[in-house]
Amino acid sequence: MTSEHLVFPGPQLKIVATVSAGYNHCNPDELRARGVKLSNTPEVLSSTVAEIAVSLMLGAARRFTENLQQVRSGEWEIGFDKVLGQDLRGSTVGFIGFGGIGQATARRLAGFEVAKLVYSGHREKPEAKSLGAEFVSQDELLRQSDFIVLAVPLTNETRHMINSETLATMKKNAILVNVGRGDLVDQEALYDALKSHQIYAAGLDVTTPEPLPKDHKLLTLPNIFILPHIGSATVRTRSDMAVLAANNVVSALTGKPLLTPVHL
Ligand SMILES: O=CC(=O)O
Repeated sequence: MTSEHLVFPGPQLKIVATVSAGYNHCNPDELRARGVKLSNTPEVLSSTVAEIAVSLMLGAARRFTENLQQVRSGEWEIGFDKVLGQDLRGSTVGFIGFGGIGQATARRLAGFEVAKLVYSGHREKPEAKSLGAEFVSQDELLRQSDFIVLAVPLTNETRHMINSETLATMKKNAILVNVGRGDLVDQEALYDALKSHQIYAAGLDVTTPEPLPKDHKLLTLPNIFILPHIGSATVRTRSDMAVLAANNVVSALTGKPLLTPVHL
């Protein structure tokens, strides 16, 4: 949903409690101007989204799209060198954004024998040390990483942060994973980079638009693995998110501090 679709009911509106971590769809500027509170549901979803981030890394690296297609069509390639993928083992994984979701993903990679974890962002994160993740510039991250995981909010600063220029900086075997928002990526540029094998593959849980039309050209590519924005979609996590959002509403209506406020 874009902000043009929002309808403001009137001065009785006290709070918008979005059942999501991201709040780019909530028109924060307008809420601030109207003195309406905003809450989101961070942290309760981090591990569940992290599971999807790891799934996308594996799905793209091990070429699930092509392999599933072979199973469905009954045309399996038989042979020693068929549909070869890439390992997480020994790789460098770079996180653009190392908040709750990035860190939860790094924790889940502990058993995969990853060689190096790096992250970029506005500042170093104290939690990174215990995860063995090194703070680097975004440019360095793009140049070094075999896997690049986007886990940042969508803002004016991050919109299209992955574009023809940043894609050109990546390694030829790079695998781009996006669990943030579709608009972090210039999809035209991504299409070109995947089509020409400038990078190896991509795994996306988020696209622009959503749903992605079934004839969208990204879906013609064998080296992309796309999920329909299911990052936090488990029974347990959606339930935790709903309860947290409801408690934020109760807090707002009873004059208590919000549990997870978005500072507007
Ligand atoms: O995309 C989902 C969220 O922001 O929680």
